[in-house]
Amino acid sequence: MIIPFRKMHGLGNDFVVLDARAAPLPVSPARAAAIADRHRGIGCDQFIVMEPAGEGADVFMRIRNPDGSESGACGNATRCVAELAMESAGRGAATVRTLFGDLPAERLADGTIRVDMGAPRLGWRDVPLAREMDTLHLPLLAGGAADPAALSMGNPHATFFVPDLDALDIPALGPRLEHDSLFPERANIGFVQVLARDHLRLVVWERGAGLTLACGSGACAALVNAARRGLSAREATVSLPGGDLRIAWRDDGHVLMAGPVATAFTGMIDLDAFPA
Ligand SMILES: N[C@H](CCC[C@H](N)C(=O)O)C(=O)O
Repeated sequence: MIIPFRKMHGLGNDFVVLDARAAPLPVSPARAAAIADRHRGIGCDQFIVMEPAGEGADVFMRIRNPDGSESGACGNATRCVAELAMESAGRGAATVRTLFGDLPAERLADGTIRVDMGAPRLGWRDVPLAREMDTLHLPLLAGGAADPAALSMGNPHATFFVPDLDALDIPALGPRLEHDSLFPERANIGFVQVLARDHLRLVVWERGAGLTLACGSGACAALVNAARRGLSAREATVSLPGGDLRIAWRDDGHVLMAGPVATAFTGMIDLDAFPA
């Protein structure tokens, strides 16, 4: 089955996007992982399928990591899918449905996309964690990082606050922490250096994907966890290796994320060339 695909990214966090809104596509976790492979497939940080949403939303976004695991949130991909939904509808706004809920998005005057990522879930069962504890201070220590905060943006995030990001060996720390027994569903691991109350520097080791150039849900988690700890205001620029996102934790508890989207190229793919 030969179908079109779109290669998109948000600040270098890159995606293969298939459009199954008109008809279902035979995409198993194994096939998604094979297509996401950077040597044997197209390659991407997350594999995205646009599916029909039904009432109340424009599109359902299915998110898979390169290891085939499914995620309930992907901020950078939400902006990309929202852009495609707006283009299809000829509108400047669209709602993207995910496992975490309906995420309203709009295109701003500067062409960036702002998404209401919903309200973070702060309880230990929400993250989820393996046992009851205060999600503001987790008893975790690895290398030069300790005492993270945790939450769910629809996917699990642990945020470490460190004095100097460049002093950390994140490729060594990331996988150990991602698979720590404290996280029964693993976790995305963010490392934050607070530059100012309205400016955070962030690097994320992503669950099932590894080091990425940007992580939208991770930036939301970083801002919320910093504000919870009193380390930042409720609105800040989050600078990732791939660029900046603007994050605001609104008084009603919802988190707004604004940033760019880009299409790198489009192409055709033969799904039957990949394992079923
Ligand atoms: N890159 C995505 C996060 C993917 C999260 C995924 N790694 C998971 O298993 O939760 C973002 O922009 O939010």
